[in-house]
Amino acid sequence: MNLYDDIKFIKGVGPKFEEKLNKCGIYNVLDMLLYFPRDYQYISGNIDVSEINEEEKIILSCKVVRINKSFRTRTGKIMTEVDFTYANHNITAIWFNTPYIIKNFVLGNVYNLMGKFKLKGSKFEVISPQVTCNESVEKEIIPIYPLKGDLTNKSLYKILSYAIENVKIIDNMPDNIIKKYNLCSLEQAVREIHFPSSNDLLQAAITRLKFQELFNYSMKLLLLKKRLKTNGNGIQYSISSELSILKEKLPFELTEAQNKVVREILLDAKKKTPMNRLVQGDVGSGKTIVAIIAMFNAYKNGYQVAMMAPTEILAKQHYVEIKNVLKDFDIDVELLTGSTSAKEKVRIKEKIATGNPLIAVGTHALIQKDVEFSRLGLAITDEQHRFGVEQRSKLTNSTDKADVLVMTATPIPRTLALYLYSDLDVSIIDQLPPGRKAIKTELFRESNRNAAYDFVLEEIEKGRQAYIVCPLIEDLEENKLNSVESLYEELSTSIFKGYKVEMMHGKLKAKEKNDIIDRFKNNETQVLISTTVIEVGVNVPNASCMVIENAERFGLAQLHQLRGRVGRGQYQSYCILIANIKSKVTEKRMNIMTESTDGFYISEQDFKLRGTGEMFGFRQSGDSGLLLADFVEDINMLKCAYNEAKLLINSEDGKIKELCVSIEKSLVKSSKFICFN
Ligand SMILES: Nc1ncnc2c1ncn2[C@@H]1O[C@H](COP(=O)(O)OP(=O)(O)OP(=O)(O)O)[C@@H](O)[C@H]1O
Repeated sequence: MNLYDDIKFIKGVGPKFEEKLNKCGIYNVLDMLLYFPRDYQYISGNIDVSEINEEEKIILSCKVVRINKSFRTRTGKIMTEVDFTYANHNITAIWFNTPYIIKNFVLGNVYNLMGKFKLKGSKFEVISPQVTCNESVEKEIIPIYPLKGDLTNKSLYKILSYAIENVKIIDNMPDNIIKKYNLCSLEQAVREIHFPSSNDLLQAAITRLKFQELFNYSMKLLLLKKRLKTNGNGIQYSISSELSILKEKLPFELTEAQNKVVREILLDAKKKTPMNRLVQGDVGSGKTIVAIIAMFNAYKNGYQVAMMAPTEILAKQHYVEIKNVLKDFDIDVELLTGSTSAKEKVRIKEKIATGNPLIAVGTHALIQKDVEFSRLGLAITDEQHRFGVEQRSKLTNSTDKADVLVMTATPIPRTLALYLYSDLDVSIIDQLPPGRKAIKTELFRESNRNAAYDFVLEEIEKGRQAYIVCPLIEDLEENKLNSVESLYEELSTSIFKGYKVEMMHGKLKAKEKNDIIDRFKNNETQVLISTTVIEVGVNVPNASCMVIENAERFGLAQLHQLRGRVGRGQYQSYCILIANIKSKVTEKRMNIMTESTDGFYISEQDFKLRGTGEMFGFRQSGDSGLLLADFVEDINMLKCAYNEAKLLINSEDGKIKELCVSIEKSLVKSSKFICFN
C-alpha cells in the first residue's frame, strides 16, 4: 500500500465511510496517518477500591461470578446483568438492549471493565462498561480524535491499524541527526501516536513527529531561499514618472515609515534579481497603500500584478480600495475569488492569459493551475499570518522571475522571525498614521458584563458601531463559554433592541459573510457579533468599540489583531476584554493587553510567557500549516531542526545532496510538513 493511495483502498472503507472520512479532510493513506488525536485520556487501572472516584473512568480487572438472565424493564428496555468480583468487592455490570453481550463472558474468567464505578449499597455498579482483554492494566492511554459527523473512534482505529500494518514508511532523516537528538524511528512514532503503549513512548513519538515537522518546514524555507538566490533573471523596472502624481492625489500624506518602505521596494524593483520582501507592519499601520504603490509601478512598466488575500472579505476590500485609490488613472483591476461566477471567471482568466497589464486581486483562486499569467511582474500576498511558506513556495513556482511582496500584520518576536521569514528581506512599518488616538483597553470581569454593554450602548447612541467577538458559534453543553448565537439572542432583544444587530461566523457561505460585512461597512448594522472571522484585515473606520468575550481563550497576538479592527478612524476607540481570570498568568496576559497597543511589544511579552500552556495562537488558528509543533512552545526544537536542515542543504557531499532531492520531492507531494516518502 502506498501513502498516496486513495482512502477507499483501505480494507473496510466503503463509499459511505469514505464520505465520512473526507469530511474530516482524510482523502489518502497519508492523511489518515496524519489525522492525529487531539488529546489522550489517561485511564488508571486496578486501583485500590478506596481510591475509586465515581466520576472518573477507570479500568478494573474483574472475575465473572455470575451471568444473569436478561429481562425487560418497565420502560421496555432489555437489561443484562453480569456479576463480578474485584479485590473481594462485588461489582455488577449492566448493559441495556445488548443481550448478546453475555456470550463474551465465561464464568471464572477475568475481564477488564472500563467505565465509571458507582457505589450502590454494599456493591459497585458500572453501566455499559467497555470490555477489553489486555493482560495488565496499570494505565491505559486512549487517544481522542477530533471526530466529525457520526465517525467513531472505533471505526477509525480499525482502518488506522490496517494502514499502519500495510504501508511502508521511509525514514529519510539522516542517521546522525536521529542519534544526536535521540529520536525514535518514524514508523514507531506513527504507531505510538495512534496506539500508545506507554506514556514515555507516546512522548517520544510526539517529539519525533514535531522534529520532523519543524525540520521539513525549515527544509522548505531554505530550499525556497536557495532557489530565490540563484534566480538572477528578474525584471528591472524603471520608476514611473506618474508615481509622484499618485502620491499627490492620495487623501493623506504617507508617514515616514511608509515612505521608507516604499523606497526599499522601489530600490528592489530597479535591481536585476527578483524582489522577495516582507512588509511587516502593525495593525492599521497602512500597508495597503504601500502595496498599491508597488502595484502601480509594476503596472505602469507594462506588467501584470497578482494580489492574494487570505479571505474573500479581505480580497474584496483590497479590490475596492485599489479601485478607489487608482480611480483617476486608467488602470484595469479585476477581482477573482471562489464566489466569482463561472462566466466571470472565464472572462478574467482569458484576460489574464493575454498578458495585457492588469491588477488581479483574489484569494488562493489566483494560484490555481488554470490561471496563467503570461506577463506577471509582481505577486503580493497579504498573509496576515495565514499563508506561510507553503503558499509562498507555490507562488514562487508559478512566477520564476516576478517580484514577490509579502505583507503581514502579525508582529513576530525577532527570534522567531529569524526562522519563519529567513527566505525574505524584511521592511518594517513601525509608525501609525498621524491623528490616531490610542485604543483604550479595559478589563472587565464576567460579573461586570452589563456595565461593559452599557458603555457600548453609549457609543452606539453617539453614532458609532461595535464588534462583539466570542470564541464559539453555538453553545456547547459542557462549555460555559459565550457563543455568537446565544449572545445574539440575548443582546438583540435587550440592550441593543432599537438597533440593527447581526451575527457572523465561519460556517456561513462566503457570499453571506461578504453581505454582512458590506452592511456593517455601510452602517446599516450597528452591532456585529462574530467569531474571529473578523480578525483579519477588516477596515471599518466608524467602528469604535470592540467587546471580546472570554478573552482568556485567545492568544495575545490574536487579541491584538482583533483589537486592531477598531481605532482605524478619527474616533477615540475602546476595547473591552471580558475575561474569566483563574490564574496569575491569565491576569498577566490580560494586563499586557490593557497596558500596550504596540504589537511588537505584545508579541515579545507573549513569547516570554510561553510554556505556560497559554500560547501565542499560531497553531490554534491553524494558520501555520503545522499539525503538532508550535513555533513558540517548540522554539528550541525549531532552532535545532533549522540548523540541521541548513547543514544538509549546504553540504557538498553527493549522498546528502541526493537525500535533499528526495526530501524536496516529498515536500512537493504533500502540503503537510510531516511528510514521508
Ligand atoms: N499615511 C496615512 N495617513 C492617514 N491615513 C492612512 C495613512 N495610511 C493609511 N491610512 C488609512 O489607515 C487605514 C488602515 O490602513 P490599512 O488598511 O492599509 O492598514 P493595514 O496596515 O493593512 O492594517 P491591518 O493589517 O490591520 O489590516 C485605512 O483607512 C487607510 O486609508
